[in-house]
Amino acid sequence: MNLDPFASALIALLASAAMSAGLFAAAVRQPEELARPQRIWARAIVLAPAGWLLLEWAQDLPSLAVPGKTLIVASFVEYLRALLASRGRMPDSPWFAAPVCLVAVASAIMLFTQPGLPMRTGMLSLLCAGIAASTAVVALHGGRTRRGGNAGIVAIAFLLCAGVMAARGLLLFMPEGSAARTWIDQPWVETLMLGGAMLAPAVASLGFVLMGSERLLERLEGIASTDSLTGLLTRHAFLQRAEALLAAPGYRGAALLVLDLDHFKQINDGHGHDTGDQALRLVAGAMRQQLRAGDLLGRHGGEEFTVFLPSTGAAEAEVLAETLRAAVSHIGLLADGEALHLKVSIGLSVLGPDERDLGGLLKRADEAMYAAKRGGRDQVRVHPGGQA
Ligand SMILES: Nc1nc2c(ncn2[C@@H]2O[C@H](COP(=O)(O)OP(=O)(O)OP(=O)(O)O)[C@@H](O)[C@H]2O)c(=O)[nH]1
Repeated sequence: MNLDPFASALIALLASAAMSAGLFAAAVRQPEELARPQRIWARAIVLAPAGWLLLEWAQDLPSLAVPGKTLIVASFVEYLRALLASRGRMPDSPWFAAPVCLVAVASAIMLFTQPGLPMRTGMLSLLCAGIAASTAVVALHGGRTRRGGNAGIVAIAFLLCAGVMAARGLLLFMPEGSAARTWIDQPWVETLMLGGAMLAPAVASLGFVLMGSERLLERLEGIASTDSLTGLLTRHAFLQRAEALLAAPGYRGAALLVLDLDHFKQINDGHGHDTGDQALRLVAGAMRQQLRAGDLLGRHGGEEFTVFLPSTGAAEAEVLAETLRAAVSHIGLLADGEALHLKVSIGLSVLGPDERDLGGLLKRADEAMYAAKRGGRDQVRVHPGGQA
């Protein structure tokens, strides 16, 4: 079955226009960071079929080939820009206009100087293939996102597209009348090319939209797992990550600290809530500086913090707890001309290599922290059950 190229291009344009309108409408409700790449993509979707349609028309009106080719190359550039924008890169360099201007000027000149030269289309195909291949590379390697499956869909669609365009471009450079040239002029090859040209952007668009959902999900996960005041892990995220470390194959025991600031209410009552907030931020920063890569630091709630120390025994954890206590006591905070001295009570409990009960560990560290409070505050207490 061979498709009528004009009718196919028209159908592709109508379908793309509908998809583009949907993407534009959906972008209105997205945060700008997601909406911008989506708007650029929505533009790219319609440019190529509009170009195809003009190229079909150009068979009767040759000058239409100039805007037709320009729109096609612009579409590939826009796909690349959309992908770069979605990866948090700046897609605003004036260099992106270069291939579009080049094609516009070159095809206008060649329309008069070299009418009917197949290499014109060959050069356009090779240029588009290069841009499509770059887009595939950006999809695969430009990512900040942890998940990657949907970027793979986009990359495969663009790689296929680049392959078809490159093959077509190269074949058009073959001498007139050669077997390769006869082959490319066959209607079924044209049908395949048109089908591919319509299908690849549709598949890539699906991958692109799903990539947007991934980014949104990661953003929400980031918000949910980060305490907005201190930037530390929220209680839920802390416990989730600690559970994951306990279940990890290389687990070799762990220690947990519960830290509660001493007489914090006096800071709030005496100097205001803002000063209290500032103190919490300073404490978080001071503790973060003392911890090792791989340790978890969370805000358990209010003026209480938790530290999970993987592969750490009681002696090492106690030294670290002392370091944290000292770091908090050295924080310099001035409020209303008065130097405030922050103190913290710390409870410590440990798990052996065969123990994985996080709830029990937390409970024991909490009990040790209360023992530190009762013992006069500003000290570290180790839960006896944890010293075994
Ligand atoms: N500024 C500020 N204060 C907070 C925040 N969360 C909890 N607090 C305050 O922390 C204080 C905790 O007070 P208490 O539970 O009595 O504890 P404390 O004064 O530290 O006394 P001890 O723990 O017994 O040493 C309360 O005043 C809370 O309002 C916060 O996000 N910002």
